[in-house]
Amino acid sequence: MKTDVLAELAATLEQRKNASADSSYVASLHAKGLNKILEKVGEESIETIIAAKDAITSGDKSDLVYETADLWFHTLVMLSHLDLGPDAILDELARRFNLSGLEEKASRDQ
Ligand SMILES: N=c1c2ncn([C@@H]3O[C@H](COP(=O)(O)OP(=O)(O)OP(=O)(O)O)[C@@H](O)[C@H]3O)c2ncn1[C@@H]1O[C@H](COP(=O)(O)O)[C@@H](O)[C@H]1O
Repeated sequence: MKTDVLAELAATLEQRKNASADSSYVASLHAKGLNKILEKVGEESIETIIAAKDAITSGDKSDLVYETADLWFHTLVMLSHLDLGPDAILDELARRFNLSGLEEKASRDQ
């Protein structure tokens, strides 16, 4: 699992909070504010849904990968704008996974 990419991208996104909006797409999103970032998350969500449906009919999943990357990227910008990073989400997923792991173990042990 390439979580180091997430960590490095998150570090770059933090740096962009103080960058010039003229030279950085991420800085330009921060400058436009949370509503613009949420608008992008919404747009990318819809594009991801369309790509998933198209993947079924065409059998080609490349657009789905591309649009999901756009969606993940914009959610990372949203989290960064609110002073959160991917670790918060990974910790929550790990917590849920560990909980379900414990439940599975308990049902096996019964
Ligand atoms: N991973 C990404 C990334 N994914 C998508 N995008 C941008 O997200 C935008 C999404 O596509 P759209 O067609 O919706 O965007 P648009 O028409 O330019 O935007 P709007 O005017 O509609 O808001 C494109 O401009 C993409 O270039 C990204 N821009 C930056 N990154 C990463 O963020 C880092 C910092 O980027 P900068 O802030 O540009 O230096 C880079 O090093 C990259 O690693």
